[in-house]
Amino acid sequence: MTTLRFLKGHGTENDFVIVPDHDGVLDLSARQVAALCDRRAGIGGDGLLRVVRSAKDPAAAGMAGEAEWFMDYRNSDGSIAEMCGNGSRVFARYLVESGEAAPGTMAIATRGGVKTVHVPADGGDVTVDVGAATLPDSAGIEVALPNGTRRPARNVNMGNPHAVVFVADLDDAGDLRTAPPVTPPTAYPEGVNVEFVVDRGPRHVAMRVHERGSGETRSCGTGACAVMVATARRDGAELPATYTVDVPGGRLVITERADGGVEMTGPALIVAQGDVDLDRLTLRG
Ligand SMILES: N[C@@H](CCC[C@H](N)C(=O)O)C(=O)O
Repeated sequence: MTTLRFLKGHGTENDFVIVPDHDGVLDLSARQVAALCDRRAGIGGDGLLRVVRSAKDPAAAGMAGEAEWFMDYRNSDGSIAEMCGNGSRVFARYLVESGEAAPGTMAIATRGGVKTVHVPADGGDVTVDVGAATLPDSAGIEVALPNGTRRPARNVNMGNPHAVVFVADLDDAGDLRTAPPVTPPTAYPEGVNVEFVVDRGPRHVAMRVHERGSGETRSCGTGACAVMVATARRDGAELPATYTVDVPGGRLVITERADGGVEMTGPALIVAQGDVDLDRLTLRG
């Protein structure tokens, strides 16, 4: 029997299997990650967060700086992504609740660079500084809707790629169990997260998302940041600007500072822990 200790956490219902591997001894394959994230035959999650000391993981070598911990993030299909906004908030909550870090402000290494996360001592909402967005050329990028129309998409990179589409109604996105068709296919050679957005009021929007490597999720932190930035540009908002972004799993508050940095605040919870027998997982593919 190969036992693996895990925890389960979520941020606005974007849920994660958390695997403490402080000394970097685990080598989880993509199939094992997918099996752990399987909602029927595994634990279930939109992604997996392996918690490892930066000094113990070659992926963090040379980039972690002062960050003691590296967030090794995997999508639920086992693929690697550069960054996970909600995941970084849940990761920091885990560090505090497990006693590995003091409450307050800490640096966390990710494949998308070192991020600053603030975990208040009172257990309240967690804030991550995701960094500045970049806005690659959006010319000609479109997303096909199930009603046969095509909508222009705003290309926003938050360390990972996003296509933000404004729609009249969130139901216009249809069934997001499969990825919405994005054209031209050359726009996102590494795949893309697609967000559908509607207005809810002044500086207030709501979104649905299809995440690369995970399908439709109830929240995507970097996606919400991309939505905030795209909406602020559409509105001609002066910086700093703060928007409320509603997701199916809750609410995030996002500020783009005058220096371009994007901060996201919302709940982050650890809800369960246990052991899983790796030998009993169903490996597919
Ligand atoms: N849910 C995450 C994003 C996870 C990565 C994404 N699926 C990708 O492949 O880029 C978030 O909260 O940002």
